[in-house]
Amino acid sequence: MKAVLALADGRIFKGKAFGATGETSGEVVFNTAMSGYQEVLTDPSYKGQMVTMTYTQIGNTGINPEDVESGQLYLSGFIVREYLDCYSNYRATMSLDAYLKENGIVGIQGIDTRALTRHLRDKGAQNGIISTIDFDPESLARKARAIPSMSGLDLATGVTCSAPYHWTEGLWDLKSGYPQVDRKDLKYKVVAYDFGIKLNILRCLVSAGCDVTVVPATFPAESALAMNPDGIFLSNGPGDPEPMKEVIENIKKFVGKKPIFGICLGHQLMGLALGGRTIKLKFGNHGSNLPVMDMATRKVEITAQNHGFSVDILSLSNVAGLAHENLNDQTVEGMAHKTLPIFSVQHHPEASPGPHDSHYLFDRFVEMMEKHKA
Ligand SMILES: NC(=O)CC[C@H](N)C(=O)O
Repeated sequence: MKAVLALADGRIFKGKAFGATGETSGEVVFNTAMSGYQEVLTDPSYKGQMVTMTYTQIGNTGINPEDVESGQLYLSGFIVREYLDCYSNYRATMSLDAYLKENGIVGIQGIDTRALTRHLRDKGAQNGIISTIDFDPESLARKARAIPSMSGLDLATGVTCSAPYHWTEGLWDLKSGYPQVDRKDLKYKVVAYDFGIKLNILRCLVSAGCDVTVVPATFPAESALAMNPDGIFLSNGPGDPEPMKEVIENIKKFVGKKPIFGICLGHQLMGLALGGRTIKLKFGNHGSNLPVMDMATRKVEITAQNHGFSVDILSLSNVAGLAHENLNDQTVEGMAHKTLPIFSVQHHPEASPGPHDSHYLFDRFVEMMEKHKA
């Protein structure tokens, strides 16, 4: 079946349908990871976006019930060069095509994803539409232009959990799978704000020794402080951090009271709560192969990333310093408060998918809580 991808600037890519059929729209971004499409599909931070994989063959490891980063698929469309229906993996239980169909996600395959990626790099990320029912270029471009811009959209409060809960699952092990950890064995009480939290972040926190209580995005700081936690964690999530005023005001109430660690959207919200500003990048960074320098040790780590916004570190010059930098585009990859136990990163130390180079950051959070306790 025919499918078409139309960008808001009028560029058209003709391909074949895969996954669900119909029409879908969102901001078109590209992801440079060579593997891990299932984690990408289930990452809540992709809400409102259509993801192009730059790796050319997608589908060959199928889908399994374990490699999910949330309970559902949040992205609005999936774009690949070549979809492979014949999958092979000992854990696989279904094909990618069947998975997308089952979850109502419209995909397109057989398009020149390199040309699309170069176009997005030159012109910037932009809205687009995938259709298997309308093939009229003008009508499609008109519809794509009518989609609201990602800037100004608060999407995180729409994907958060509805009530607090405890998380006790640790990191995956090749022999035994995901372990359940007894809360008695977890030393550090952490309140984790869920703005669309990836499950592997929760597993990393548990494996680092944290007794995690996950709370909704707008859970009052007063109630969180009443739990007497050792630290506060701010999660990743979709959309623009800037309109999340209530959340930002809430975060301010933890500053100076508790150690705080933020990842991605959590890092951006931390920057705003400290009085800084965030900016929208031209096309952002999405992938599992992005070099970052830890400014304190000058060590380079290869990281997983998925963001379209960034913290303007100059807007925080009196409060926080640059702690990590992206070596490709020099974006702010991490910051550390000058006097308080607060740090955050733009990249994803939990990987999933991606290398584990930045995993040490969870231990850094634990060390911070230990010191603060003492
Ligand atoms: N992965 C994330 O948390 C993404 C943060 C934010 N939505 C961005 O695009 O920059």
